Amino acid sequence: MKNYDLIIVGGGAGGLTVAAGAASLGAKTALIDKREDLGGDCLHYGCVPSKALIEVANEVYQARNVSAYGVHTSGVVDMKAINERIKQSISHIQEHDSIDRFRDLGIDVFIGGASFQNEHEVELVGGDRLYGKRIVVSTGSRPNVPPIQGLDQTGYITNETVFDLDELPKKLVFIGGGPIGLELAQAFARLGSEVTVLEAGPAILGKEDQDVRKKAQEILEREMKIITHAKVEKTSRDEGQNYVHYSVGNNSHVVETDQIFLATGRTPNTDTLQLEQAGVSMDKRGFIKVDDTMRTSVSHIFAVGDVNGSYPFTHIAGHEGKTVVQNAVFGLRRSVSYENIPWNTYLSPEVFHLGLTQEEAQNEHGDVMIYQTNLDEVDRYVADHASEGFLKIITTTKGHIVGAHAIGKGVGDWMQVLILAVNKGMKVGDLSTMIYPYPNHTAAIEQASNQYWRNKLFSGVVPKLTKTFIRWFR
Ligand SMILES: Cc1cc2nc3c(=O)[nH]c(=O)nc-3n(C[C@H](O)[C@H](O)[C@H](O)COP(=O)(O)OP(=O)(O)OC[C@H]3O[C@@H](n4cnc5c(N)ncnc54)[C@H](O)[C@@H]3O)c2cc1C
Ligand SMILES: NC(=O)c1ccc[n+]([C@@H]2O[C@H](COP(=O)([O-])OP(=O)(O)OC[C@H]3O[C@@H](n4cnc5c(N)ncnc54)[C@H](O)[C@@H]3O)[C@@H](O)[C@H]2O)c1
Repeated sequence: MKNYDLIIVGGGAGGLTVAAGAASLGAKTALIDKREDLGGDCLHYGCVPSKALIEVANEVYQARNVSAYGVHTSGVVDMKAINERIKQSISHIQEHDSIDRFRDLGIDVFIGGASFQNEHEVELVGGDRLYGKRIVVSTGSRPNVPPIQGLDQTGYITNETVFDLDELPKKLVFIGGGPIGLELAQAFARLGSEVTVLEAGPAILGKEDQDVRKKAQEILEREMKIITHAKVEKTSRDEGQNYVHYSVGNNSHVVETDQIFLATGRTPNTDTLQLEQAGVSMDKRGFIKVDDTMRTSVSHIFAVGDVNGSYPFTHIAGHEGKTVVQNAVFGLRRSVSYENIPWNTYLSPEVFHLGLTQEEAQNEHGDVMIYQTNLDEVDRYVADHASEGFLKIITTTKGHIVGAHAIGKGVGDWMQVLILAVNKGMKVGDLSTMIYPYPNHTAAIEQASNQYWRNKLFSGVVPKLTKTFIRWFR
């Protein structure tokens, strides 16, 4: 049996971060993945193909919307060509995540599913066993399939199969109005499908600030039908056509569709790991329980990424992975902080989220200050004819930023300024002291933060004092 300082099970965003970090620090490292093409969900079925598809869809949408300037377009999209372009993006990035690259770092890479035999031994498909002084589980998640009657007859697609569709579905129903459902729903709507989103909850994008959710729904409803409070009762098939039966309150409805896309959250990939043989505790849904150092109930076994049920994002898997490198290689007890977590949802317009929503901030801090700019007050957005949306910065009464949210074209890029500000402990007023080249989109931040000084200088005691000073200073 081979012995390692560290074994990593799962070579996606989290696992690869840990593997590269541990090996470069000199730990004898083994990496196991059931697939030969490392990179995990983000690369193969998630972030990369979805963003590649979204980009094509936006190009098609823009091309179809230039008739006002005398240019007319027509035609149906060629899904095979689109899928080919998506595959090109994946294979380009795949080179960076290739087995050879990790072997060159000195890591032993094993391909095949792994399972725990006890708290130090992992068995590979084929029966070989590896011994790990410490072990990291980073096996990610897969689509949650709710127990909806009829899915076995109608079939369904998920993020694992959607990038293989040969033809554009004429009609497409998305069950679930979270980021996966909505990003892809909008992409298909822009490619030409007639899209309906059925969301069980009271609102789409349930984790977003209330004002952002409302604005997003108002904008998206121009391109697709969105039904909230929708209880999907069953699906059925008749004469080659699929139907989704749902109710809202006491009213029953049926929607006809070619394909049914399930975007109803995630299930952790823990069912074949035999974690019970290692004594690792999981919650009711199978997510591995960890403390803030990413240690499981067995202190030399760690879990990072989607599998621990924290925040299912690539950058969070990486963030957790970096901390685990220090804890697993040097035995430290560094903890992962989930304060001020950012994410961006790649809709048109984009939705940016940092830290607390207004409701959360009010619950946590009581009185809060809101500095908001509507994008129609930002010259560049007006010039672009893309002035729908807003930016909202939430601070304590002392000006400490506790949340920032935006909806608008390209906000995910320039709102990075807020992430830097929060990380450097800057207050909202500090954002107004920088120079913003005119006319850029980031001026939205300048305008929102100027309000801080305006409030300070033009109300309260300051204006009274300055008037007195000016009178005195002759
Ligand atoms: C459609 C979609 C769009 C997304 N878009 C974004 C986005 O824009 N931004 C963002 O931050 N996040 C996005 N995400 C989320 C992101 O993909 C995940 O959070 C991220 O991939 C999690 O990384 P991970 O390391 O936990 O798991 P993964 O990257 O999935 O890696 C898990 C690895 O474990 C392997 N594995 C599983 N079981 C076993 C086993 N028994 N033995 C050995 N190996 C095993 C798998 O083969 C895989 O390689 C998106 C997800 C989806 C589905
Ligand atoms: N841009 C990004 O960063 C990005 C993009 C896509 C996905 N992701 C990550 O992937 C995770 C998973 O995304 P997701 O959208 O699948 O999950 P989610 O949990 O965020 O949203 C699922 C939605 O489906 C609804 N739902 C669940 N069961 C339902 C049912 N039976 N009928 C109708 N609606 C139902 C839920 O109420 C919820 O609104 C996200 O939380 C996010 O972290 C990130």
